[in-house]
Amino acid sequence: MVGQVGEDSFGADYLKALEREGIDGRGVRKLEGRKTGVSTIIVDDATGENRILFAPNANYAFSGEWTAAWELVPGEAEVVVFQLEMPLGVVLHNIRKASQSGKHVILNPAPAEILPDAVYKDVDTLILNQSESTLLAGDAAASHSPEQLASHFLHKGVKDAVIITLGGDGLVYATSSGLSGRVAAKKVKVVDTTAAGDTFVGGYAVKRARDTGKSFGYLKALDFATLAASKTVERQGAMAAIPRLNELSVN
Ligand SMILES: Nc1ncnc2c1ncn2[C@@H]1O[C@H](COP(=O)(O)OP(=O)(O)OP(=O)(O)O)[C@@H](O)[C@H]1O
Repeated sequence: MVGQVGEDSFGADYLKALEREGIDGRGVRKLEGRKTGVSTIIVDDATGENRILFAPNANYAFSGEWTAAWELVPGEAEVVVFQLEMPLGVVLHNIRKASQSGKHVILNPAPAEILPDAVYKDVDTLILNQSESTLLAGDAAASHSPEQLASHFLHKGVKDAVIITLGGDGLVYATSSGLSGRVAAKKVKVVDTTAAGDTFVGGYAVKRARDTGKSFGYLKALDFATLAASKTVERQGAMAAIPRLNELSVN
């Protein structure tokens, strides 16, 4: 885990939570005089759908110099997941570095913002939800189905796979090797969809990192990530709702 927290109790609690979960938090810096990023999450009682009001605070506190100089990606990582909760320049710089050093780059462009076309050729797997896919595709999105949008990002240069998640409708995917299709969501009792997308990305990244060479299969990885996300929507909360590996019966 790489990022920045402030000196407040949110930051201290966050670092403790990482430790408790056995997550390596050495890449998380504590910034003097800053506040930790916080989100207010509103969940609809009837549908479990959420809206998030997000204040990045310390995660956005990079000076111009750091943008170019701070290498975020640990050498031993094989699969690296990027989101957009840091300034775009920092993320793009580190995506390029990670790609150049042969790591499998997964980009989950959330919260969404317009990206330069040049980034896609450094991304192995692009995972995004429907609204992110329409925002990033811009004019191309107007007449495109999710399937066509997935191909659109492959044409832009994504190296391995594009996965567009569709909430309760599951996902569509397309790969550079010519595979494509849909995977249905699990039918579960939805309590709170917060962190469904993050759990999906985490599940897919776990499969990408663990199943190397011929043991990796797209459908196996998509099924695993879908199962993981379904556990999260059955529970309230964000971090607290994410399942552990031993709760997921496929492996
Ligand atoms: N209502 C639901 N029922 C079952 N599974 C769901 C539901 N909503 C989401 N999921 C699962 O989670 C995956 C990701 O969901 P979604 O497309 O909503 O991502 P997201 O918008 O990034 O999520 P969030 O922002 O809420 O974390 C879906 O592909 C699906 O497998």
